[in-house]
Amino acid sequence: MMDIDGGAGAEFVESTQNFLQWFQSLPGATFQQNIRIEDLRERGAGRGIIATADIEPDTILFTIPRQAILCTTTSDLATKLPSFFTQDASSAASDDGDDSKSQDGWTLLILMLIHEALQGSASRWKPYLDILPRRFDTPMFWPASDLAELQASSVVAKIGKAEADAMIRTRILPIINAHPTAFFPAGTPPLSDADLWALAHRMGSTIMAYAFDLESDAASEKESTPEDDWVEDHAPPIMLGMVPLADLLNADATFNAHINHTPLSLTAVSLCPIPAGTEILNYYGPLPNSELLRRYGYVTPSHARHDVVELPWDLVQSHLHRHLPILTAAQWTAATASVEEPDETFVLERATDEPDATGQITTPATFAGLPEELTDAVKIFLKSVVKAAPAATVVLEDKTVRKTVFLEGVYGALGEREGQYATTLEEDDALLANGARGRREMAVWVRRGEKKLLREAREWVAGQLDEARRAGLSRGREDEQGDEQAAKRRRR
Ligand SMILES: C[S@@+](CC[C@H](N)C(=O)[O-])C[C@H]1O[C@@H](n2cnc3c(N)ncnc32)[C@H](O)[C@@H]1O
Repeated sequence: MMDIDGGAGAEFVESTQNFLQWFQSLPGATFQQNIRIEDLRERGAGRGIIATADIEPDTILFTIPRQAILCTTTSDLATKLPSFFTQDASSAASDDGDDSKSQDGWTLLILMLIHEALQGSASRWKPYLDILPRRFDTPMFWPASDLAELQASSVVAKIGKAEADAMIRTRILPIINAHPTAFFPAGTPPLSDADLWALAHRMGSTIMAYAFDLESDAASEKESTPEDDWVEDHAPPIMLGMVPLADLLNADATFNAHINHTPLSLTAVSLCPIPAGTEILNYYGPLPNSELLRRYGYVTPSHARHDVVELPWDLVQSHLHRHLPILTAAQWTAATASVEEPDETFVLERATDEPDATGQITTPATFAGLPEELTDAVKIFLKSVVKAAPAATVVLEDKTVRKTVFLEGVYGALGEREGQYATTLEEDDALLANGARGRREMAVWVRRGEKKLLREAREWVAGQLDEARRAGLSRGREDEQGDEQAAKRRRR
């Protein structure tokens, strides 16, 4: 849900027009005649770009000269404070809030954006900065009462507010305060720490939702094609930059345009026929709704195919225990003590195809198996069970029994994990059907998607359990028949 602070209609239209005029005046910029920047605030999507007439595939929709990109090679701040920019800026465009004092691609871009914002009309990106959001609706800015709607989703632990605060405290404010003349134009009073803090948070969120990873010149010599892996906006970092206009494209799990990186420019190209009136959509990657919400502040039903859910190891372990009653308490303690990383979690996801060269996915996403890491962890754990309680060998030496214990443990753990959410899948469906709106609606999509995946995983495990039990029974019958035949032979 986008909260673009563009003011009332006229103000919004004016800033859009100023931006487009500015963009089109840049040497090398192009803007195809059959596209338009549209006000999509009514459906919470801010600005977007739509086709005003039918567009053929492979049409260049717009061209952004590299000089228009705000990044380390174009920012005046890099000239003013070169020592910060000669560090390996490509080393980590991470949002992990590392508490060290060194800069990375992420913090440098925050500093560059703050610097440009403070220059006011002297910034050559002013018309661009004017259309960037002033407020964000990502969970980073939600009060506890809204966060509670995410219930047991693991995304709550990933919001990273404390890490962002630490990053601003150690790597943003000290730089600005130590170099006021580089940041504040002559005659303007420095901002208070509180105002800088808010600005830094805003710019951090802007980068999260708007910045692009820019391929190096060498990598971009080869024009990327849709058949190559899709360039995700947060794929392994090379250089982070703000790319005017390219970042006005909204996105979805299926899409119709792609940004190509070439040495002199970035171009938006249509991937398929785009009928008049259709929104032009980019791709942010195969992200679950929880990540879309965390990074971009929105969710879409079509991203639900990429939903993930985390299953903690301790839950699996406690359910395995129920199926191993043969162990004494001391033996169980010994078995669990020898397993490393009890805090580990396993990520469940569906098997799904990548979008094709036209940005479409035509096959369904299905749950097709448990993560290999989980299977391996259970194998190792059952070995340590046998070591701690040699009597368990009698039970666990049988491969089918081992598999059954594993599946029963996981089945139980999946059920308990689903029970950790305060509402049921059915209640969430009813909330969506009855028109939940805003943050609540987005949170319900996230938690509902996770429950749905847990159910699918449980069904898959139940199917595997049936198979394993049938295999066990038929093996049992074979063994019985073998015993009978042996007895007959002995009687003869
Ligand atoms: C790169 S910007 C796209 C342009 C943005 N709409 C604007 O007005 O500046 C990314 C932001 O656009 C919004 N957005 C992108 N795709 C969307 C979609 N399919 N539905 C709703 N909002 C979307 C989200 O708020 C996201 O954080």
